[in-house]
Amino acid sequence: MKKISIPHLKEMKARGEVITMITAYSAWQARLVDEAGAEMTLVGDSLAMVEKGYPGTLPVTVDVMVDACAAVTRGTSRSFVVGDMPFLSYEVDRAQAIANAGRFVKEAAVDAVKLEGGLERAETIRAIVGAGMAVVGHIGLTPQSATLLGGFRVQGRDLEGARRLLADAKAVEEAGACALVLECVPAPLARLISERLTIPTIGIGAGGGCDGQVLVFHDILGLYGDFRPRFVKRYVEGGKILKEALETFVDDVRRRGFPDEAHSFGLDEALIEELRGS
Ligand SMILES: Nc1nc(=O)c2c([nH]1)NC[C@@H]1CN(c3ccc(C(=O)N[C@@H](CCC(=O)O)C(=O)O)cc3)CN21
Ligand SMILES: CC(C)C(=O)C(=O)O
Ligand SMILES: [Mg+2]
Repeated sequence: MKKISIPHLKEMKARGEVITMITAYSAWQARLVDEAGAEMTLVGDSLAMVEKGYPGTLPVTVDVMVDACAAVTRGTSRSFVVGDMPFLSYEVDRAQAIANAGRFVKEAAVDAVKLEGGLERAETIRAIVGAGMAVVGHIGLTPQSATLLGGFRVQGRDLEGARRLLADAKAVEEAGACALVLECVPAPLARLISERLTIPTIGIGAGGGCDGQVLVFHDILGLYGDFRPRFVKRYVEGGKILKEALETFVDDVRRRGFPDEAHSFGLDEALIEELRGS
């Protein structure tokens, strides 16, 4: 299968074909996402929460994200892989942003990096693109600055906030981003933003008017406890099913039902008798 490219994603938007993005944090997860046919795979900094047990995304480092991205690209053949740049890896100055984006590209072979922010991040996006790397933007609910937003809340609900998001979207596009994630934005506003941009928008909690949709792997599969915000749809109770299998194994071992002969290696009877005798 041919690798998905930026022109391919733009053509999908132009043709009105919806783009699917799913997160992955390891090679086996990436393989499932790729084989399921998602055009884009996001190595989200949500890794901090769903894989590392932190309550938020801030603690994850560039080293950890680059390592996860490298595993994901090894497990991917067709999907366009995007690596999330962690908190404070691109805000300090442009040189550091370019150097850190470069680590994702050189050490993990991602197709693009993603960073959070609108107008205030436009020059950084321009600098990374200027250095020859593809960038995906992310506006609306930006979890890395959730403290300033007053928590995990829907953004752009009043006229001023909605105007700001439209301006942010335009600024990210003009800075050279190849796609834009819209997180927790009212559906009619996300639709308007999507109409006003030529680059594809990928929504999470942003309604059906976006050019694409993204959800976290663990949320789709029911693998992240009882985290169920409004925008999440669970397609399988994965955690429950997997736990039942593990419980059956524990039970099998306890009652000495495992391992049986079929799962053990034999030895010639005479040989073992000889051993016993000596
Ligand atoms: N497992 C997981 N799934 C995600 O979608 C996700 C992460 N982790 N980690 C990083 C961010 C954080 N995200 C979140 C987390 C919580 C809400 C939340 O509680 N939203 C409320 C909105 C309340 C409102 O303003 O009306 C909701 O009920 O949806 C939203 C996005 C999305 N991302
Ligand atoms: C929720 C998506 C867009 C993300 O940024 C992440 O998984 O970290
Ligand atoms: Mg993220």
